[in-house]
Amino acid sequence: MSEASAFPTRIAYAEAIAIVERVAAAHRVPAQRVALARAHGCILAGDLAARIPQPPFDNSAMDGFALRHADLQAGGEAVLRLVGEQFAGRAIDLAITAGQCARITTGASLPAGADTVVMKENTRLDGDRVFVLVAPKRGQHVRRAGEDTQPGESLLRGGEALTPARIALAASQGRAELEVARRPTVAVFTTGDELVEPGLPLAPGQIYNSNREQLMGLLRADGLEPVAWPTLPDDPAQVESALRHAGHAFDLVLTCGAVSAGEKDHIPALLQAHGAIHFWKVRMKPGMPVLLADGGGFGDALFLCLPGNPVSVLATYLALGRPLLDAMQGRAAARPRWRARLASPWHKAHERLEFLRGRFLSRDEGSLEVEPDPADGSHRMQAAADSDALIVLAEGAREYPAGTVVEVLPY
Ligand SMILES: Nc1nc2c(c(=O)[nH]1)N[C@H]1C(S)=C(S)[C@@H](COP(=O)(O)OP(=O)(O)OC[C@H]3O[C@@H](n4cnc5c(N)ncnc54)[C@H](O)[C@@H]3O)O[C@H]1N2
Ligand code: MOO
Repeated sequence: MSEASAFPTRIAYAEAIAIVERVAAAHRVPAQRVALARAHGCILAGDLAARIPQPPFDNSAMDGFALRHADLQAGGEAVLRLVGEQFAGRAIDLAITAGQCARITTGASLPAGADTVVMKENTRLDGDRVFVLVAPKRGQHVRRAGEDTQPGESLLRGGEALTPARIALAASQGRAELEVARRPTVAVFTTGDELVEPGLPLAPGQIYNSNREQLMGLLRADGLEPVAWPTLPDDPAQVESALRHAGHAFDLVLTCGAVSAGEKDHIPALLQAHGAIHFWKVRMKPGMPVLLADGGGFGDALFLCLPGNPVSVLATYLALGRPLLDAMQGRAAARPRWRARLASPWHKAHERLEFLRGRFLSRDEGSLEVEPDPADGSHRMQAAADSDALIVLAEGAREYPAGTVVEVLPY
């Protein structure tokens, strides 16, 4: 395929991200109502406000006795009469008056008249007399109605990812379902005549398919349920047929391999002929030959075609695939940008943006460092496996002294 193409090529990473966001906006998945149990990790479609106060009623934070603080002598022991019990569950019509107290458990509604709770360990019980040994402060161990949230207050914002804590917050409001972006459906293809599945014998010239499990794992870790297709041979007719099939059935088709300049790299030509390429080749290392296209004649799916080298797959998925899937789901709040200091100096042999592999070192004094792995080839899977982050080394700069603050993409 000629280099004088009708699509952007050899673009900067920032430009690729801008295109990814624009293209994803045209491929937003619809919203749907799902049960809370299915909402974990999903992107909330709209804002959510509180319907009830939280806590819904004044209640105890401790197992002990509900009392009137005015009955306690400053510093001294107090003796109160036990007049009833209020357990968590059904609020009974319990009230206490001067000199009285009621047994209470954590989460139980505070009896009328009581304003303070003394924990059980700070009391001694003798018949119906409760000796308060350590006086609580006024209002201590009482959780006031509405102190966490009031009806009408904002709970969650559309575009936020639903973490377990956010799902729990929605549950605490009695929400059984949430409106979330439907999870994009993703087809995963590996390509290449040299590939053999793990478990089968290896003939000369063959290698095991490691990208499929890597990609499936990355996607699953992001909450998707990808479908893996059998590996495609380097045969244009078979590649075309499979891509057309998947392009009509999925939201996103992720391929790896066959996207560079080789005689068997059929994917760019197929997508140029049948689809619409948004970009091919980004000035990044590894992963330069990555391609993004609309399916066109291959269906409504987006096609993100990653280079075949295993470390390129890791880098292009984290740097472009994940932002694409985030944007397709309308994720508004950007993922946090993490930074660390280089534990060792690094010399970059080229000008391109590099996603180098590195291992985190959490220092006692509170700083986070990252140790670059010198095995920087895009086939060096051992380095990727030994590492836990991609170190983002910007385009241009080449010398990075130890201690330089760099952005990192943990994986
Ligand atoms: N003349 C040029 N050659 C290459 C260029 C270039 O610009 N001009 N780019 C190089 C870069 S950078 C990369 S990255 C690779 C990308 O090549 P492809 O995307 O076409 O991928 P393949 O050639 O199919 O495979 C590359 C490499 O990865 C191995 N591979 C492929 N699939 C798997 C898999 N599922 N599991 C494990 N390993 C896999 C494959 O055997 C090759 O070794 O192109 C450079 N060449
Ligand atoms: O851009 Mo390639 O992924 O370095 O080998």
